[in-house]
Amino acid sequence: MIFCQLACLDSISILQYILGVEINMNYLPLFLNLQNKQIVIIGGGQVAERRLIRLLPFKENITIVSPALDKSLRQLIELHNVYWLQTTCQQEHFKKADLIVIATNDPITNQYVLENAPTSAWINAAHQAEAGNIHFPITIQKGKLQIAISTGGASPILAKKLKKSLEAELPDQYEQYIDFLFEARQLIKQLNISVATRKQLLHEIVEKPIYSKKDQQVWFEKLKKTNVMHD
Ligand SMILES: C[C@@]1(CC(=O)O)C2=NC(=C\c3[nH]c(c(CCC(=O)O)c3CC(=O)O)Cc3[nH]c(c(CC(=O)O)c3CCC(=O)O)/C=C3\N/C(=C\2)[C@@H](CCC(=O)O)[C@]3(C)CC(=O)O)/[C@H]1CCC(=O)O
Ligand SMILES: NC(=O)c1ccc[n+]([C@@H]2O[C@H](COP(=O)([O-])OP(=O)(O)OC[C@H]3O[C@@H](n4cnc5c(N)ncnc54)[C@H](O)[C@@H]3O)[C@@H](O)[C@H]2O)c1
Repeated sequence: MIFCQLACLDSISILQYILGVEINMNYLPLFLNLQNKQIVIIGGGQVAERRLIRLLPFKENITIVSPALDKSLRQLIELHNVYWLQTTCQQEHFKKADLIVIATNDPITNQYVLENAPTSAWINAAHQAEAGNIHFPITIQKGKLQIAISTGGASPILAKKLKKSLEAELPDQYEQYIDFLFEARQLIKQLNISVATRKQLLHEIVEKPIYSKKDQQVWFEKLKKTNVMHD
């Protein structure tokens, strides 16, 4: 009987039917500054730890709620002074949260948080991605360069594989080179030059990358000499 009903539906509708949640496949990739946002991570296992590592730049605003913590997570929170509430999760713990990570192994708690979270909160549901409204992509970071990859929950393993192959393609000096691009762009913006020349210079340093620090220095000196700077 169920098969008969499912046969008339497309794959998303079948998934919605099986999971009992509405699936919205529209996700917008963004880079967020979570300063001054309240972050609550519920659970103290491996997934909670993976999320904490990603959220560490905002560690002052993080609360972890869990009756127990894995050893490595405990070490991490001690090292970074992250606030831990050693208890099972209640609504009062997340009622003012802006970002909630649900990472417990207890289906009842997971469902309870989903049903009682503030409607304005961003929710990452580790047990069932579609039940939340944000996914954590896998990321590659080389200094100021960040690349985020998501398969929309189709295969975190593929995302990991793609990360490895992309990383292998990036030259070792990339982090330093990106810093050079940043400084060069700041300098070029201050120069008394035409818009066309500015554009040409900005393109040139990308099309003909200068990786060695020494050559970058030479490039800076040359540029400074040939132009009059604004004060
Ligand atoms: C990239 C990475 C970042 C991170 O987690 O930090 C990540 N998963 C990683 C690994 C991983 N995850 C899982 C396995 C076991 C194998 C497997 O089952 O496939 C492995 C492999 C491993 O551990 O190596 C199981 C799993 N994952 C999700 C569910 C629930 C569901 O599908 O609904 C379940 C089933 C849970 C269960 O049934 O128990 C969901 C999500 N996992 C996501 C990200 C988001 C989508 C990203 C995308 O589409 O690319 C999303 C949607 C959630 C989110 O937004 O948080 C991280 C990279 C590894 C690393 O960096 O080491
Ligand atoms: N998204 C992903 O990448 C991914 C990967 C693997 C597993 N998962 C899912 O994420 C969830 C967590 O996985 P894990 O490997 O970290 O599990 P885990 O078993 O290692 O940890 C679960 C944690 O939840 C805590 N907990 C249990 N009941 C709680 C409650 N009422 N309040 C607060 N904390 C409570 C436990 O103390 C424990 O620390 C599971 O549902 C699993 O299916 C997701």
